[in-house]
Amino acid sequence: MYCSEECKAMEWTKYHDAECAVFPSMLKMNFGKIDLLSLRLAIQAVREATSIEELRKELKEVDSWDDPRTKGFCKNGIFASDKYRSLLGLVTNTEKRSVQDLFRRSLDASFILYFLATCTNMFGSPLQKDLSMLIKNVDVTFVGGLILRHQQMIPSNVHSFSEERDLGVVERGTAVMPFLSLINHSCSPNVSRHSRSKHIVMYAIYPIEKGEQIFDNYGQHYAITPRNERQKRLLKQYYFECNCLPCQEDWPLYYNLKSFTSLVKKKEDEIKIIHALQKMNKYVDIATEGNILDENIVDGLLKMIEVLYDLVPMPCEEMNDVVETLRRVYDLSGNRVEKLEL
Ligand SMILES: C[S@@+](CC[C@H](N)C(=O)[O-])C[C@H]1O[C@@H](n2cnc3c(N)ncnc32)[C@H](O)[C@@H]1O
Repeated sequence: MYCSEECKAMEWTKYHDAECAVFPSMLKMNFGKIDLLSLRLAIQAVREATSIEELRKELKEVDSWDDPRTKGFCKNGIFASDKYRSLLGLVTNTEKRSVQDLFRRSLDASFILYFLATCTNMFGSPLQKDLSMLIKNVDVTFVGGLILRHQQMIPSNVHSFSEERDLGVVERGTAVMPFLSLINHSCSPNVSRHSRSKHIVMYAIYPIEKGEQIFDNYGQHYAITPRNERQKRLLKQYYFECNCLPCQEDWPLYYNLKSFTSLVKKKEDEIKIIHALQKMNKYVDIATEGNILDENIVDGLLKMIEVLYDLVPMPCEEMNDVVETLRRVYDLSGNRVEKLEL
């Protein structure tokens, strides 16, 4: 479904003319979002490069790049989030995957490739449904390799788009945004991502010093999920053992977090914090009701974070409350669908 005729026409020439011929067979076989997106990216990649030959050269260049920090960057030194080349620099975790995982993805990629080669003009004209011929076609096997690469890159890198509906959150889709995919995870992140109509905004939620690493959160937050569970999930989807501070020190869940009143040693600091948090209850009420007309709310919450950050060791109950209220305000300032009054 498209939001407008203009959007439909644009997407048709970019990839949908080809994927539209393949999706019905894939959906019949219960292929999921990752597979559909893997195919779409392969079609876009070939079209962006103008030919399979050009794409082959680009892939070779990126894969033989010797500095992992700039893999996928353009030759002018820019990491262009809207260019397919940037995707080629993203991690696939291939070497950490099990044989079963790789076997299943290879099988899926082969089916997708078969439909693409035999039902579309991707390789000039629809090719014969003859596997012994298809396997000898180097262009076909090259595009199959790309689909397989996407199937491994997507689960470790893509982001979902969401929308506020009344007081809940509804997921609206998935997008590959290479720049955001460069950011590692922490169970206590220092930035927060929020969907807007055509992009995602990333806000700093704690003071970040020059040279300090930016950390996102991959859905496993220290205050919500116990350490063992977080580590298990991160290892399963992202193939790493999390070594962030909350994991090292096994920070407590939300209901066991200590208040600043028991964490701060000096009376004068306690007074400064009480003073800084004066409007907190008002801000929590505003964020809960979803009516964020108070234009000072963001600045007010950021100021509270600064004071707590300077005076209280983490983890701290009030810091968590302020950050979560700020995140809620940022969510509410984005895509929002209000319930229709009947
Ligand atoms: C979205 S990418 C992040 C950027 C990636 N590190 C890179 O170099 O392109 C996700 C992958 O980064 C690695 N990663 C992310 N956070 C990590 C962390 N805290 N410790 C170790 N590896 C991490 C894992 O391999 C994970 O699958």
